[in-house]
Amino acid sequence: MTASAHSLSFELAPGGALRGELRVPGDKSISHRAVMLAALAEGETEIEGFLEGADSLATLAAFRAMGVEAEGPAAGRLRVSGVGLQGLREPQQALDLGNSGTSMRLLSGLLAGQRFASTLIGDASLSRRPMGRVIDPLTQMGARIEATPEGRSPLRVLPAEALVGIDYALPVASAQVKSSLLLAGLYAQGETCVTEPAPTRDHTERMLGAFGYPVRRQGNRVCLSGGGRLVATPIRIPADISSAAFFLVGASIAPGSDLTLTEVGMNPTRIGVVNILRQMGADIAIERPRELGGEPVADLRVRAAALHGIAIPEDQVPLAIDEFPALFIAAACADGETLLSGAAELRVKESDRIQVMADGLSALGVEVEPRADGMLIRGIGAAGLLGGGRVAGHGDHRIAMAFAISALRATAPIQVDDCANVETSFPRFAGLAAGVGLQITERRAEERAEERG
Ligand SMILES: O=C(O)C1=C[C@@H](OP(=O)(O)O)[C@@H](O)[C@H](O)C1
Ligand SMILES: C=C(OP(=O)(O)O)C(=O)O
Repeated sequence: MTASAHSLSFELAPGGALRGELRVPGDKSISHRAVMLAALAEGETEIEGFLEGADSLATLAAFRAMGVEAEGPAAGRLRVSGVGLQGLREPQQALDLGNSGTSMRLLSGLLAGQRFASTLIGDASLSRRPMGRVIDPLTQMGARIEATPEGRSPLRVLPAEALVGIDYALPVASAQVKSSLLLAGLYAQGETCVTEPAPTRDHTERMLGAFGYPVRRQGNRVCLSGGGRLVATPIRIPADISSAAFFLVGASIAPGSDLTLTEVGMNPTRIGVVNILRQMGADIAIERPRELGGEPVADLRVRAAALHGIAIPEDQVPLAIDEFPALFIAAACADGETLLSGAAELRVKESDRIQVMADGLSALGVEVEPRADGMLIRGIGAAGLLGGGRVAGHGDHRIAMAFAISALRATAPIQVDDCANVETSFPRFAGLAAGVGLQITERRAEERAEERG
């Protein structure tokens, strides 16, 4: 990241309420998969509701670099001309996947089956994240992938003699690893099966089905056979529940709030945040449940409520894995203690989300005990208020947005630094949030310096 990218801060005035209606941008996980499968399909795929965030745009750029033509995106519309499973071309340069773990892990599997070599690189955060979790099982399938001695990127994916299907039990509940193996499985001889220790997001399986590729599921085991074909199909992408999560929490903790989030993806493998907030006493009504492009969606009406602490059920952890920064803010504003365990994965996301949330919450006066696999948070209670001050965003989009909404219950202004990566999953966050009542201003370091001088 450049020095100026580090300099974006959010400045938040304390208090306020969230009111009105909002459609947050398209689902990031589904946007990645839509580009990948559309590129490998035969025919033209029209995508609507595509997330124009840096992560999904990095995936799109990678396919363009491999000869895939695409028109857009404009206003969430993207038209991809599929090249078929064997039609990708060798990229002339390393594929730069920026901040996006999903792009790197899913592409590793997909590229393992190609007849050409490719190199995958990312930013400083992505270069710290573990890739052994995909390299090990892909190697068992016959893939040839070189990484650093620590199993990190840059990755060099070399053409394999042949891939063969494996029957793999995931050691961690990870949709990225599952998806990586299924994408390699498209190119493998025989059957590739993945068994997950707990359900994780199933967008890859659903979308393969939509593109006409047979996928078999039995309980927590999912299998496909190589050698089939994908046929272009229109894709409509719901609003991202992971982006909606900040508003679900914000409206719950800010007295006087009444906010409706429209067309939110409600895939059962993604709704841990709604389940957990409701268990804490949140008032979330699920309105107009319906289907959009093979995924369940609904409008979520959320009104302020007195939250209470809970022991978060461990089976909800994979279903809310990206929502814990927001959920920690809910816990901080709740009555009593909230305990999260079984969530060690949070330490290897874009930042160590346990430690950086613990540091930021402490700075706002909340008592927390970070643990190896979670955190204990002593909430300030329905009548309590958070302090103000300066919090580090650590270049992690979800940390920055979580602390932005915390200001709704603060006594003094909050400044969140290093927020530029909010762009990866939620372009125009500040403007949309301001439109429903968050008192947020974006500032670059240069602007602050000018104001002071
Ligand atoms: O498959 C996906 O789209 C994702 C899976 C999750 O990662 P893990 O598979 O590492 O849990 C999640 O944290 C990430 O934001 C998106
Ligand atoms: C963990 C995340 O994404 P990724 O793994 O794709 O970087 C996220 O969006 O919270």
